[in-house]
Amino acid sequence: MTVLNAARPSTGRTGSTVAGYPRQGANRELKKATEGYWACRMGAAGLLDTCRQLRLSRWAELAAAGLDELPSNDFSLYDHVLDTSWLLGAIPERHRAAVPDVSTAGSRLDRYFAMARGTASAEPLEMTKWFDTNYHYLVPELAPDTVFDLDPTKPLTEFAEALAAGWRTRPVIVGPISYLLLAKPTADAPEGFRPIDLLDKIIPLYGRLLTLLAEAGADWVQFDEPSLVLDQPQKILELVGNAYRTLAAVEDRPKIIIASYFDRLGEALPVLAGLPVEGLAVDVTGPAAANRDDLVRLGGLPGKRLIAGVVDGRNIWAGDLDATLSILEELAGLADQVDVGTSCSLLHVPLDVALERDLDPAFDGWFAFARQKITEVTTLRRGLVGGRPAIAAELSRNAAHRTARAASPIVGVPAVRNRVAAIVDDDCRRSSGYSQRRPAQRERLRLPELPTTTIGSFPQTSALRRARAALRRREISTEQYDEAMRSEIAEVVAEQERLGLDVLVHGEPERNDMVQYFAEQLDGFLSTQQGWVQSYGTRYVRPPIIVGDVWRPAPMTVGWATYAQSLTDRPVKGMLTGPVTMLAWSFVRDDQPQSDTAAQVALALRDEVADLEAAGIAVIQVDEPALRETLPLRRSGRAEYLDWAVRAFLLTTAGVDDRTQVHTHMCYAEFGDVLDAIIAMDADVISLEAARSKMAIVADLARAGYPNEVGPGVWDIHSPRVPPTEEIIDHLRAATASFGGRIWVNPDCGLKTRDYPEVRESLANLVAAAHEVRTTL
Ligand SMILES: Nc1nc2c(c(=O)[nH]1)N[C@@H](CNc1ccc(C(=O)N[C@@H](CCC(=O)N[C@@H](CCC(=O)N[C@@H](CCC(=O)O)C(=O)O)C(=O)O)C(=O)O)cc1)CN2
Ligand code: MET
Ligand SMILES: [Zn+2]
Repeated sequence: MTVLNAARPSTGRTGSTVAGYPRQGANRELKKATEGYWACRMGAAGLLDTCRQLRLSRWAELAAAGLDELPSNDFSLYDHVLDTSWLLGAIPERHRAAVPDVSTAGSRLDRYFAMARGTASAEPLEMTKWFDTNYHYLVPELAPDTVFDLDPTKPLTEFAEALAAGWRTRPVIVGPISYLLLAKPTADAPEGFRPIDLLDKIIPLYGRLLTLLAEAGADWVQFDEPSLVLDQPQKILELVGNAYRTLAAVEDRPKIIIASYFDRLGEALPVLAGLPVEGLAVDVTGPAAANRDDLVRLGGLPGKRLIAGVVDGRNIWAGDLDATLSILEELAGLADQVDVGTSCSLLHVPLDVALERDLDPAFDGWFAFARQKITEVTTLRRGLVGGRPAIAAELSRNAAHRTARAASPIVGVPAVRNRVAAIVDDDCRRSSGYSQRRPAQRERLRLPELPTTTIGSFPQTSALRRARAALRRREISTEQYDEAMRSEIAEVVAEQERLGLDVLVHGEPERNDMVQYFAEQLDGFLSTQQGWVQSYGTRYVRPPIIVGDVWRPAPMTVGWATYAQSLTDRPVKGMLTGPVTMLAWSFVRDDQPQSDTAAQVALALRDEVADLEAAGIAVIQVDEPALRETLPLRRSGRAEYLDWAVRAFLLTTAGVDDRTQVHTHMCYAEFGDVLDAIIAMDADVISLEAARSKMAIVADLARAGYPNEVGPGVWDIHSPRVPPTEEIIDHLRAATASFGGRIWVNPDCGLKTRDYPEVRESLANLVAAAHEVRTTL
């Protein structure tokens, strides 16, 4: 029986859909096939066939779950922005030259992967974070003379594939405005050129694509324009209007829906609402919740379709179905057709909570991974059409689970709460200023000028991963595993002594991941076995879940650090992941402010810092690579975020003695927005990504008056290329020109993804370069 909601009847049609779905398959088939292809264990036909099977099974799954409309072209072999560059023919000359003949499917794959990963002769495209997520996209490189040339094969093939199997999908394409705003000028582009200047050149290609998709049978096309949630100048909003009015004028085209996500549209919303396109997909969760009121204030989207992004695609918490239904009821009257959807692609969450075999039944109903979110979407659609009675069972189950979660003893641990409440400002301040700490540390550490060091990890060899897998399967004992790790640490220490590095590391062999490793040892965090989320290309992470109050039952790193220190007279750096990064790369609880969660994590880490110090570790690094990435997208939210983020870092580190040297590390460029925060963090030494931007950050820091020491990365570890000694010397000369003797010599980031031969050679060059520049300081 269908019961219509009498209070707020939906005025039109109501459907359900999703903005995008995880690509990798339940067993990471995509990763295995792609890496198999790279290693020549699989041919092109095999890889392409695996991809086709994955796509077909995704659609089958989504259709079986009851979605009314399925997306296509949300699948990618590597990255959807790279796919868009390919679509538009924006392929740099060096990658064309690296793979000149693309007459076969295999050679087309090779050119595509050349762009993603580089070749011996051609650097890859730069990789950078996709908005404030932990997903990386490949940055398009554009110049005024870039020649675009449409290759619609991928979206057309995928559309046809699905249609043949019985599904008329909605192709999802990165929109023209966001594509250009996400791009960067080529190295030799003239000063002042901006990729967005090329808008008029690419719009005809998008227009042609619309025609082709219509001919193929597409009813709807989705253009993703997430860049419109950033603070955009009026000029860009005008370009949005021009671009989409042109596309809307294409004859015999599919209907267009423009999607945005991750934050509120603000001033872009009325612009989009006024366009002659047929629909908008709008995120109404998290920081984008304000879009709800904005839509109401605007008077809705009369005559249009609205995909209401009510199911959060960024987090793994089972939603509050009742509250979400109320939101949908409020939105239902605002457009001609209101569909229930996800806030963004489900790419950012793991596939299926049911794959977690060891999950404690106490967590039943707490989580929704991608598959469970699809069920939320279809349930909510039934609720919207049929009213609450139509989903009464689901509503009551959901409410019971939420009550159980709120009452769980792990979400409120009195000792943790009391300790957070007792934090005072002095806990977040070193006892002396840097000018007093510096001589105390120099006296203790007796390092040469321009000391050399690395960022922490050494190559994660397959032997290390195999040992961990064997331990998990209980094929080896904990003692055997620990022994394997100790022998790796001994090798890594010996290697660094041979190379002549000054401050050593233990190499992090025992860590499956720099966040998951700590999460597994901290109470309040839950780790997953199968919760893989794509980070870039074939690399995945398993973000832990912060389920409750966080505390540290026992020291986490002290044993490994002191073992490494026992092997050498040189200082060994203790190595921790900082509180902001622990949050950024986890799924964070949604029932208290992030600042409270950060303080709990910081206190746990503060104890670890104290234990390392007490064990004689004189240098302690607290990594915060994600500090920049989780900066709110809109400027209005930034001050508050930076305030708690810096405070959490200080709470972690500020308890140490003057003679203990605190390092931090950040590896994603664009530090411009966080310079003041970096200064406020007051680490004795900060190592940063700098090689790709040719040390520009060092001058920026000097201009900002950064008073402490800096280790600008002189070797870009994202590529297998060995940096020549001369090049490192040039980098160091540039750095010392603005920072004198307060420079450290180190790579850009950890070496875990690199191989030993290139690591040895590169570090030897790095040490040689430091020696050379020391003599002329
Ligand atoms: N959380 C997080 N986010 C981050 C970074 C980061 O380091 N951590 N760095 C940046 C992104 N960089 C990244 C760099 C490398 C990998 C990466 O190498 N991921 C590995 C998995 C790492 C891992 O969890 N390893 C585990 C499990 C490995 C595994 O797959 N084991 C096999 C068996 C192992 C074998 O036989 O080889 C299995 O379970 O089936 C371990 O070492 O124990 C992969 O995709 O392959 C990910 C992100 C930004 N975001
Ligand atoms: N200490 C870590 C490492 O060396 C820092 C990585 S930042 C992504 O791998
Ligand atoms: Zn790093």
